[in-house]
Amino acid sequence: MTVTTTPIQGLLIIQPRIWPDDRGYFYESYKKNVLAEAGIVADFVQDNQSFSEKGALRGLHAQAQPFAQGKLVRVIKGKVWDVAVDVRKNSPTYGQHFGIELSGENHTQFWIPPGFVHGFVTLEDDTIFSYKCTNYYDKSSELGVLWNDPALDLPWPIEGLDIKVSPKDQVHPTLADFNSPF
Ligand SMILES: Cc1cn([C@H]2C[C@H](O)[C@@H](COP(=O)(O)OP(=O)(O)O[C@H]3O[C@H](C)C(=O)[C@H](O)[C@H]3O)O2)c(=O)[nH]c1=O
Repeated sequence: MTVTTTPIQGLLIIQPRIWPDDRGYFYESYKKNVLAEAGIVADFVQDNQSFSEKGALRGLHAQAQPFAQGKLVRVIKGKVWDVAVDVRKNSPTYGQHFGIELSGENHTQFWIPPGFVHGFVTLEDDTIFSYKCTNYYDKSSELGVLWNDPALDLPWPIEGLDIKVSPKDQVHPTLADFNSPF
């Protein structure tokens, strides 16, 4: 399992070692000590899983303190373009994003600490998105930024996709109107 940095401090990419053989493959999908060596010293308390058809777009979400969540995300089956936007008020990369393709084929994982809004668009049908959270879900703490905020201009790979966005995700504030608690 290797952990690499991104241009945005705190966001990390985790690449597990795959052990293929004539039966299929095996890999260690989570290892606390390896992540701790990379600075991910987190106590994960909740695992989530979502199933999405091609075109489903979820985000951009976060939870306010004291329920802010770090998320270790991966795709078990299918493919997404995953994105995190820095909303840490004093960060030199405030408002900047990092996006990455996660798939059942590449087994890549993405660590998103508290202080980011997170989302993804689904690029294949029957996609299973699975992630570990460092805090519990708290509906009253939910925050969001508009996925297609013109000022953010996120490079969503959605050409030719029939986008499906929940009613909740259609009415989040733009980043300019977002009052970040981070
Ligand atoms: C997140 C969550 C949701 N729910 C219930 C509440 C809703 O009735 C239902 C669907 O929730 P939502 O539409 O918020 O699901 P997503 O759009 O996939 O939201 C997630 O997607 C983006 C990409 C994220 O990063 C967050 O983890 C999370 O906000 O599941 C729960 O019971 N527990 C939970 O932890």
